[in-house]
Amino acid sequence: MIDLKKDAKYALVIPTSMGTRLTPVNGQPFHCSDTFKMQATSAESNVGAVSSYLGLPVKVLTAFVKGSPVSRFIKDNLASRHMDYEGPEFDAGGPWGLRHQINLADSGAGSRGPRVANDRAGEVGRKLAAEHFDLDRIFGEEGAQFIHLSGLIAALSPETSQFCLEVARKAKEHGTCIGFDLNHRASLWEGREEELAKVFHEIASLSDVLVGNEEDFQLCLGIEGPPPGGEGIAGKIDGFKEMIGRVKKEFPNTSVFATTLREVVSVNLHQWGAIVSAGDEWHVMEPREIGVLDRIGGGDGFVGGLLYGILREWPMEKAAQFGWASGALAATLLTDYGQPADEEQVWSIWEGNARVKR
Ligand SMILES: O=C(O)C(=O)C[C@H](O)[C@H](O)COP(=O)(O)O
Repeated sequence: MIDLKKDAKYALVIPTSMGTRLTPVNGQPFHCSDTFKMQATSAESNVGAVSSYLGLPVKVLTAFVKGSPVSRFIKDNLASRHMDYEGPEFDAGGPWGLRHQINLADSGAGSRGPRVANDRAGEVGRKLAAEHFDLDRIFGEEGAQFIHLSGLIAALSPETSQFCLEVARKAKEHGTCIGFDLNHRASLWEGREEELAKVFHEIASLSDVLVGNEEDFQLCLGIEGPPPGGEGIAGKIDGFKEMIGRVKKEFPNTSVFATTLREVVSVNLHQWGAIVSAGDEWHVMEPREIGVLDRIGGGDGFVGGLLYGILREWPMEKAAQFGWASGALAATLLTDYGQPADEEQVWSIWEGNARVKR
């Protein structure tokens, strides 16, 4: 099972490419809006927010553009999320050079689903490499209990794929546990299928916690999908269980496998569930109705809550429930990351208690 390192400076270290998201206000579509809210975001740092807001020490490893006001915005945002950060500062390199990703994403409303367009041209995080960090200091002298990687940073560029591999190897060498959310993105895999299959396979084989849906496991790790079976959520649960049986044989060192279940009733009303497998235990959180303000980040919130529970050394069932509720919390916020006021707020969501607290 999961054996957490003692005396580590950080509970969680997160390699990531930080970017921004522009969201039209009031759920309006991007193309007909003139007022946008800007936030700092990335799949991996979204995961870390549950822990950082609840008081665990979290550090982000990322890249910045020297002198860029957007980099400054991101640094200030990370500081406000109670996260430490470090990473190289690259020269912008003229008008066609480096910058941070801009995620153009609306929230959708009612019967109109959200639309997301990732503008990654010149993304500075593509340049991240192991040589930019003193990994022996970070994982040896300082120490980390967990690192969290996702398929976004692992597939962003050949450099970041290598970076993730080296970070994962170094983390393992120093007794740091690894969480990996497969997060397959077709646009990043195009033309790199063979290379990325190898990279993802090695990272997964070093991972203690693996997260992904059926498609992620098939596309990233080449695991055969579930046989065509039952319809709807019950069918998905059976299919996932059956598939994880096969994944476990291929990745015997991984302790925890998890996925989320979602059915979109309308943009603002989802059926939200999750499945966590740990050893011989299965924890199935049957889908329940949740209210949604902005769905982006719900999956990351789930992983964030699950890792928080594991870091607190809770029984896996409790960690899984906290994950479910942290994902539901993130869906009520405009930010991609959950910002729990305290654990009680998250447990109230789990209990279905949305009454006013005064
Ligand atoms: O940068 C990208 O391309 C991303 O996709 C980042 C995503 O906005 C988050 O990872 C949200 O993912 P969910 O929590 O599943 O909604």
